[in-house]
Amino acid sequence: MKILSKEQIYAADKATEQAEHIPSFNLMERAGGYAYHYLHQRLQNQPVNIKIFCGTGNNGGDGLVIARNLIENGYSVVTYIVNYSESRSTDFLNALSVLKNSTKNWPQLIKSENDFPEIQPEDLIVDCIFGIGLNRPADSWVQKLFNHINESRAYVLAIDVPSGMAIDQLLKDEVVLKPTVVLTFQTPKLVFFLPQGGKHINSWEVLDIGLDRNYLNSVETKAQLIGKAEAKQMYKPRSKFSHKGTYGHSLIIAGSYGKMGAAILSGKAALSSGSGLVTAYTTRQGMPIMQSAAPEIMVVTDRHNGDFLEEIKFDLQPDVIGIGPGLGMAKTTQDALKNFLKQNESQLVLDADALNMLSENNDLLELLPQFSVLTPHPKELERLIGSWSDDFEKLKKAEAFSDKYKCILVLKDAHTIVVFEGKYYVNNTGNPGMATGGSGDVLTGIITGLIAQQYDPLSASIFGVYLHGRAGDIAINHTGYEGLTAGMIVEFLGQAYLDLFAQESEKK
Ligand SMILES: NC(=O)C1=CN([C@@H]2O[C@H](COP(=O)(O)OP(=O)(O)OC[C@H]3O[C@@H](n4cnc5c(N)ncnc54)[C@H](OP(=O)(O)O)[C@@H]3O)[C@@H](O)[C@H]2O)[C@@H](O)CC1
Ligand SMILES: Nc1ncnc2c1ncn2[C@@H]1O[C@H](COP(=O)(O)OP(=O)(O)O)[C@@H](O)[C@H]1O
Ligand SMILES: [K+]
Repeated sequence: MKILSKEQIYAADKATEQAEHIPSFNLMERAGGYAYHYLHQRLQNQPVNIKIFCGTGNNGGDGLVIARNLIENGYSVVTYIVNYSESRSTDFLNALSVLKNSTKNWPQLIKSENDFPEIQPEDLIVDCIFGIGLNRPADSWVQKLFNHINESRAYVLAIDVPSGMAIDQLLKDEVVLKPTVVLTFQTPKLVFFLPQGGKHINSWEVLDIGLDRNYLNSVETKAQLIGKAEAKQMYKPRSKFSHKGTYGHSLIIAGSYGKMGAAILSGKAALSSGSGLVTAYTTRQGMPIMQSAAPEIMVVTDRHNGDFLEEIKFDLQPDVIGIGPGLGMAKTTQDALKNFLKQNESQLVLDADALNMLSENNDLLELLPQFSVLTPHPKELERLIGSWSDDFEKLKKAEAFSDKYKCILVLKDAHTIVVFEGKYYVNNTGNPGMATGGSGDVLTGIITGLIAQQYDPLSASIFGVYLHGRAGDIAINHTGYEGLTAGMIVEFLGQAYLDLFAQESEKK
């Protein structure tokens, strides 16, 4: 699903008005009308007290349209206008005049803290104070209103965007009216998926307000949300007369004393993602551990007998190499990595200590083959690209890094974002149960295994991140968040594949 920027949303508005030859107020009527239907379908005329807080721009105008529809259909509604500015948008004024002409239930003005109404936990709040137009921190009395509503513990439906949250920047000391659900128009907003904005959002839904299809189909967006529909399109079906050679050979270079689990998890994940063959390259001490933990995985070791890899040399021609999990940061391993990168020609997936070693020896980055996949978690990313002032700057810096080294950056987080050639692929699977040791090692194995099967490195990254999260989502139905372990993500990978083609009704 495309994620439009603020400018693109305004442009889509204009394109719709032109294509349909309608004034902008019709679009507000439509958006507010659909939002009313959303509420009505769920409320079914239950006697709930609805308090609608409107700003003085178009988000406020939407609120007035919603209020009028609710009032006309017999709901108990109090409408407030939060007077954060003396100026009113034209369509806000249009909506106000239609409301005033159709009911005697007129809005009340809130100009300061003295005007705040009491809010009961049973009330239903509709937040239409600020939408995508917020471009600076709200006045402190308005922020106090946000907090006043937050403290009430009432159910809050935010229209388009939670008030207080800017969609294209992180505002200083941002105070947000925390929604129970965000009903967002036409396109999810990128900020919903970034840690600093996303932390305010429990749940969001897109409301199709019928913006111009031609515009939406043709517009190129920087960001895209990856769900089942997108993942399904990437899937490569297997052919009947295939054999293990068809699905490639993955080499996993991982593990050290006390960290053999990382090699096992990555190797098993590569296998379960479908790699035809998997070999692990690890320390000699690791040989019996690998062989007993995973008989399907072949093992090659270095010639030494140390706790850490001292040499990375092998007589194999893998299709792809996943390197890093559990390697440690020993000087000898760093030298081994450097020598390995100097002569390597295979496609690479780099994670964990391989990334940390690259951060400490920046010149090694020049040795990476084009389209290498790097999968840092936030700390590893910081070591690679330096710190950032907010999530938007993080994305910009990641983009510059990816351009400079022609690599695919997989920014692991609650919503992992794959960054490549100026585009952001935002993952929409996964859950907090996956915040457990080893789950990143599993992702490395999955992406490696997909490249072995001839997924191009970008598709392998996007599809791999999706499958990893989906396996975790299916697993928690059996384990709960706390009970989920990284090994279970591997065990449920097959289910994540099956789920791509499961009918909705078959879903557990
Ligand atoms: N295509 C769609 O999706 C459709 C969208 N629609 C709706 O329009 C909404 C966007 O409306 P909007 O542009 O009028 O902006 P909104 O958020 O109401 O803010 C109002 C104004 O407040 C101002 N302002 C900013 N920060 C401020 C601050 N801290 N303190 C005080 N003032 C501040 C700023 O004006 P400024 O003062 O900068 O000139 C801003 O313009 C959108 O979210 C959706 O609900 C539908 O109606 C139709 C289809
Ligand atoms: N709250 C969360 N929601 C969704 N996914 C998560 C969450 N926390 C962690 N993950 C995922 O789990 C993995 C953790 O990776 P990483 O930190 O490298 O783990 P490890 O180093 O233990 O293998 C990443 O793919 C990340 O996206
Ligand atoms: K809002």
